[in-house]
Amino acid sequence: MSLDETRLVSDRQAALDYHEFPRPGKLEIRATKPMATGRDLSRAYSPGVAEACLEIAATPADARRYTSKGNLVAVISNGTAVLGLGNIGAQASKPVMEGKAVLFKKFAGVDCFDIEVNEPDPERLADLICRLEPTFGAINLEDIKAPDCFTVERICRERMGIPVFHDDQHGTAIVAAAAATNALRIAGKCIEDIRIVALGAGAAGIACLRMLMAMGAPREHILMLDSKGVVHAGRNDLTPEKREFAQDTALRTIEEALDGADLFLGVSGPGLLTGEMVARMADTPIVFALANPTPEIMPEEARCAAPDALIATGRSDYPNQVNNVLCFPFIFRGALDVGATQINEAMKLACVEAIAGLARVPASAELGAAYQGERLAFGPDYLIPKPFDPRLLPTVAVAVARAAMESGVATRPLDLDAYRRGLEGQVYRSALVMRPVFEAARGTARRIVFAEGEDPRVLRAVQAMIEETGARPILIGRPEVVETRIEREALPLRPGTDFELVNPESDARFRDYWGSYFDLMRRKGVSPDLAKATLRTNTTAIAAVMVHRGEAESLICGTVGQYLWHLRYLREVLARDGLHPAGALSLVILDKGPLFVADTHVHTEPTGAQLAETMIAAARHVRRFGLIPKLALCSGSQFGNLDSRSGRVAREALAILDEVVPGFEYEGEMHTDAALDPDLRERLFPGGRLTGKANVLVYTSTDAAGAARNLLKSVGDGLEVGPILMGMGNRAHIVTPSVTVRGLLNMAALAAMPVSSYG
Ligand SMILES: NC(=O)C1=CN([C@@H]2O[C@H](COP(=O)(O)OP(=O)(O)OC[C@H]3O[C@@H](n4cnc5c(N)ncnc54)[C@H](OP(=O)(O)O)[C@@H]3O)[C@@H](O)[C@H]2O)C=CC1
Ligand SMILES: CC(=O)C(=O)O
Ligand SMILES: [Mg+2]
Repeated sequence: MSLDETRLVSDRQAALDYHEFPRPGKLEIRATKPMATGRDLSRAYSPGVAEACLEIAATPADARRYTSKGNLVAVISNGTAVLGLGNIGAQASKPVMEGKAVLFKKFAGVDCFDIEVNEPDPERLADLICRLEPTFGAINLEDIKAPDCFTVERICRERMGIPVFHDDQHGTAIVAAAAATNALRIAGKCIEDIRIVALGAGAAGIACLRMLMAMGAPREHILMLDSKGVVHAGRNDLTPEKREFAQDTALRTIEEALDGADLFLGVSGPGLLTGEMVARMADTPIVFALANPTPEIMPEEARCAAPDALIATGRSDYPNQVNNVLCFPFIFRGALDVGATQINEAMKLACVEAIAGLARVPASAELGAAYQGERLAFGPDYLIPKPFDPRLLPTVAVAVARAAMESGVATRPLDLDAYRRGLEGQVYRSALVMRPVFEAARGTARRIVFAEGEDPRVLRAVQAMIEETGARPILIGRPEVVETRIEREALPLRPGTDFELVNPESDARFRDYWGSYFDLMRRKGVSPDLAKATLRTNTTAIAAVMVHRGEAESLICGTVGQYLWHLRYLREVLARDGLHPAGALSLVILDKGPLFVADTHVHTEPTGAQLAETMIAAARHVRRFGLIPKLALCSGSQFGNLDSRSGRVAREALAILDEVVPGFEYEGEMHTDAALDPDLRERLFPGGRLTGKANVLVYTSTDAAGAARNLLKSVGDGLEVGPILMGMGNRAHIVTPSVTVRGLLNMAALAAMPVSSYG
């Protein structure tokens, strides 16, 4: 067996194993309500369930209120045109329908039942689907062959009061139209002028061409082919949909049709296009070979025939995946959320514009991380966003919701700004919690210096920071390295315009910087030579000196190296005029909400006074997130039961706070479970002054706080914002080497907050 054959066999087996193990299929159903007690049982089922039934019987629209209907879509197929595999039957289509259901859920939080029906007759199939309306909020028809799909969709749309959307028609048409819009821009051609050849006159082919016409393509510039060749006026075997595109032409074959064509649209079957055919097309031909799983032509062959071709396929293993997955999760999300009664032309066109537009703006931080090593800059290999682009959900769903509202099909109009924020909160878990911080940071124009300016994560974060805050970045790094990495990451950043660059090897200000450092450190054993050496080799020291000299308002360092190493230089330069490190606070965002942990890094084994200071600082910081601080002092000792170091310092801190009366809730010392479980705490220590669950856990050593933070991140799947360095007047923050681009962006937003709101 050749290497390629071996790889094929192993890929095939891997795909089968994926479906079979650890349990068959790709889906399960989960309950969303507790079912642990007899009381739960009597509410979920008889007798309590009757109350919900009666409400719905009286007001049918309340089905959305008391059942999952409002977020439930049926993915329905009869298996007559499954991918490009043909009529393989309903049962064999189930993996595709389960797959669609998974994508609905993962990309847009939409719940789905996949329904495979043994019903080849379109009218009977439509009748069956219409009778499912009580169960679902919307219907996604899938892989039903043409022309039956047109009949099924028409009947369902006429009879049902919920959106019915045949994805192979409209989802494909939307995504292909978005990609065509961008490809034409790059090729410098206008849709009104180009010649289009479509191979495939089925569900996808007809809908794609109708969409291109809605965007301005003249019908007489389009040639359509089916399995019998060119669809021309002399044929008497045409369905009404094909007849719509029949031309009065002498051309009969695909070769003849492609002579001088600008756009090939393949939605037919595998391997039907050859390199010779592509070579007959116009300059900069657009070749969309969208048949799944094997396209009409493999990209390598098309590229070989026309090196400047703009090529797309339906597959994820090549650039430009033109696949309806870029559309269906998001168009249904928007339609369901505004209670749309249908998905109309305005909603589809809004979707085209939203998807096409996303490819033309710089990729987000998360996307860069998800597709590392790929160039995500608008161009021949990036005509269309990637399916994992987190911007798709908020951008497309909001565009669809707006179009539904404006075109009068929304029964539950929304505040679209709030809607967008909610969706952003779903994709960027930190977005909701961080919103008050980003809002305070906007327009402050604070200058933030990044000590490790050559790190690609920093470059991506800086790009996002320019877009999302008013802050002005300064990078410390060698210009040639920074520029090469900007180019490699395909970022539109321009040194000098978008950010200031400080070259640690030769900056005109070097003399001033080491001089400042020497002045600060001369009585702490630092000689001029040592000051020069430090400022030549240590970018954290340079950043700190810049903040000290007023050339920047805040700094961020720590993407490499140890926390305490960085802290040493920040202390030396910036801990003056009453500022000193008061602890490090980590915010960990969990599914159940945010939880803060302190002190994770600064005081290895704090005294009682240091702990009390950390707690006061932590409470102040928590308020900046719009939250009410509730602090628990956590220890192995519980309400005075151990004479350990930890118990003693916790009690000392408590006594200090009692004297200060700091104006927030605190209690201690206690085990972590008592901090988080008010009932347990009440049993152990009735009448304590902490109410409810603590949201700030303060530990008596960085060992314990660090362990709690790491467990929340790794086992609790928490997303960290921080560590936030407290006590330094928001003049410096030290991240940790595991920081992500989003993590750096969050820290940049914190650093950009004005000192007034920083408190
Ligand atoms: N990338 C994407 O997002 C999507 C891709 N697709 C792909 O598009 C293809 C078609 O899907 P769909 O429209 O749903 O299926 P249909 O069954 O509705 O249509 C198939 C069309 O292809 C034509 N065809 C079949 N064989 C040939 C051939 N040898 N030469 C010329 N035309 C041929 C058929 O011709 P005839 O009318 O004479 O039978 C028919 O018009 C599939 O491969 C599917 O995977 C579909 C949806 C989305
Ligand atoms: C992607 C899709 O829906 C198809 O190929 O049928
Ligand atoms: Mg399909």
